[in-house]
Amino acid sequence: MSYAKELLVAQLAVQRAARLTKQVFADSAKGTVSKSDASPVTIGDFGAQALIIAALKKNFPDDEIVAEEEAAKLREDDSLAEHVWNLVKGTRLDDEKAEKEVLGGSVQSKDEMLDLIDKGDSKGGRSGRIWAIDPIDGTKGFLRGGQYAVCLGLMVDGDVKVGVLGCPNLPVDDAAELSADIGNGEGRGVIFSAVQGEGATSRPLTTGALEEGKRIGMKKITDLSAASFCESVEAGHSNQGDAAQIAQKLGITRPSVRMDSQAKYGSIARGAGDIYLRLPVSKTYQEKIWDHAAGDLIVREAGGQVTDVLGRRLDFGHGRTLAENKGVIAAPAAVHDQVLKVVQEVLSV
Ligand SMILES: Nc1ncnc2c1ncn2[C@@H]1O[C@H](COP(=O)(O)OS(=O)(=O)O)[C@@H](OP(=O)(O)O)[C@H]1O
Ligand SMILES: [Mg+2]
Ligand SMILES: [Mg+2]
Ligand SMILES: [Mg+2]
Repeated sequence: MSYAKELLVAQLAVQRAARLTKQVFADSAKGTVSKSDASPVTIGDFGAQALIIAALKKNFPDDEIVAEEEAAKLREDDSLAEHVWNLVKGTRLDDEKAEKEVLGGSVQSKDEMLDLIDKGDSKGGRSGRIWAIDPIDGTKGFLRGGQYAVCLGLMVDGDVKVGVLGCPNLPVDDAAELSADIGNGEGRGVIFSAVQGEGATSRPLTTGALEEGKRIGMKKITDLSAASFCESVEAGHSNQGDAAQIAQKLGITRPSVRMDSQAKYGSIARGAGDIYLRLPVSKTYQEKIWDHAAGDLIVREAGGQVTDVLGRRLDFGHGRTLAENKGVIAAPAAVHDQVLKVVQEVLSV
């Protein structure tokens, strides 16, 4: 089955949503509010989610959607809602055909926008077509001017078929070295995409029509001592002490690159880095499907392997979380087993 239409809609929807998040970053007020788990959400997260869901509902009205955010905070605070609405109604692609004919044009009213945001409340599961949206992955990174990603994946019967990551602050150049260095000016902004069985690509993130994509692939490494690995910036999201020990046992000499969001998956998929380690910190935290769906497919289509620390494939069919997985190890297929073995020794699992 071809997913050409899904891919096109997803890429353009991500491109339009990233235009909104970049606008929020450029403005001084980010409208940051704290969620019940104390994590931040901004007007950028709400606005990007509204725009993506609007495009999905226009093209695929019967599909279900699992999205990170909900409109409750906006329904309680009309000035915050108004702020998001001003952004949503003012953000469109420069390419009129793509904006109107593919994405369906503007959202009609503030109330419609709030209802759209709340359409991301599917429970997920193992049957049917379900989109996973993270409107801003790495909100903390976004706020500090670091890496973040606008993430969209389509699962069919629990299997990821299409994945798109918009990374406004990564270099466009696939050959640029993996770096914690941040910036949002010239030469930045890339979209990674993959369709199951068709490989992975990167293309510049624009504000109009899609540019031509280039095939990407993981780096072919045989000697792990030369590898570079990346992990989360936040120590509360991944055990950095365990990662350092694992790197040492693998003979990796370069320090890890700490980078926010699924930009890590995109970076290793294009060979800028080799390994992404996300090691459990808490026994109870369940990873969310929107934090991994697109990245998992993009890395696997680029020649990588992605498992949890027990060597199991990430299972997106358990609902809104990866309830049956612990942590993530993403690496080139040829060395994944070797990395997994050392992870298991260090974690004693
Ligand atoms: N306790 C805990 N453990 C693991 N992961 C957690 C935890 N808390 C949050 N999150 C999720 O981490 C998402 C951010 O991704 P990263 O950890 O890769 O980036 S970062 O360096 O922490 O910014 C972040 O995504 P966003 O909320 O979209 O920013 C969270 O969903
Ligand atoms: Mg969040
Ligand atoms: Mg996230
Ligand atoms: Mg998010």
